[in-house]
Amino acid sequence: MLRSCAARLHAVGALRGLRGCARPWARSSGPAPEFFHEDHSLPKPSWSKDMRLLFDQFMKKCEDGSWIHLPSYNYTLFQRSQDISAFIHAYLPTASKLINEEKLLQAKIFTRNFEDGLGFEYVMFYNDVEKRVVCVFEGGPYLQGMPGCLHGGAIATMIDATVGTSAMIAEGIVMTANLNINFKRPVPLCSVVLINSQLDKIEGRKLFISCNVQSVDEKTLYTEATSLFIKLDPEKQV
Ligand SMILES: CCCCC/C=C\C/C=C\C/C=C\C/C=C\CCCC(=O)SCCNC(=O)CCNC(=O)[C@H](O)C(C)(C)COP(=O)(O)OP(=O)(O)OC[C@H]1O[C@@H](n2cnc3c(N)ncnc32)[C@H](O)[C@@H]1OP(=O)(O)O
Repeated sequence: MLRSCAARLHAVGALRGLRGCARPWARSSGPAPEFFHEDHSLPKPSWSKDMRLLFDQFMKKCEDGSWIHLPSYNYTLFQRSQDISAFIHAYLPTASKLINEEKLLQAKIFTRNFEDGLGFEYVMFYNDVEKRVVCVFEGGPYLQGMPGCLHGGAIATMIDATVGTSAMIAEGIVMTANLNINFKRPVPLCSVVLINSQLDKIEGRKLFISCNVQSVDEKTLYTEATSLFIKLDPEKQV
């Protein structure tokens, strides 16, 4: 119970800009800014019936604590520009030399910046015992690739976000080192799919997470992927 509680706090902390967790780079405290308050993982009028149905089914599974609903915010990660700089200098010192700090103030999570129903609509759930993150995802009309199909880059983005969430819940500050994707069937535009990720093993700073994308009835396997995440080491100059 304690473990799952800690994992939950960790997950929610990571997804809310690590509020409530140790933030060695952060110099500010105080109330969260306004954009933290809208949780984009909650039902919207633009959601399809399938999306809403799956959301309700997973919320039911959350009632006994086996699954946890992960909130999702369209935020800049930090409350003040000094925090952004401190984070990047601490974890990504090489990149920091090339980053325009003023532009950073406009930074947003790109999957949360389309109008409702047009881009990425998704909600994630976490099972601590099974080390699984499931994402219910509906790719809107602005994510078209081949006519009538979801763009492969949009699928890759959501796979990365799902396995990335799993990695962050497990180890905190991580980056994708490798993402290997097999596109097996085209995903129909505006259909709802399930992205199932599984934390397979952790070896030192390396996290191996596998993933598949399936239709809601689980009859079609659209995509399979494996990933490698590396826990960032502030001692290293990446
Ligand atoms: C992202 C977290 C930030 C926290 C923020 C908190 C909240 C965020 C909120 C919301 C976000 C929600 C969800 C997440 C959404 C999306 C996730 C997106 C994540 C990304 O989209 S992120 C962008 C793309 N990503 C990069 O831009 C990485 C560029 N890259 C590097 O920055 C370095 O490459 C790094 C740091 C990865 C490693 O560098 P390093 O110096 O620390 O480690 P090193 O190289 O020593 O490797 C250690 C051991 O891993 C092995 N190894 C390394 N790479 C390998 C590979 N490719 N294949 C096989 N093995 C590999 C080595 O062989 C060695 O193995 P061994 O120890 O056995 O020798």
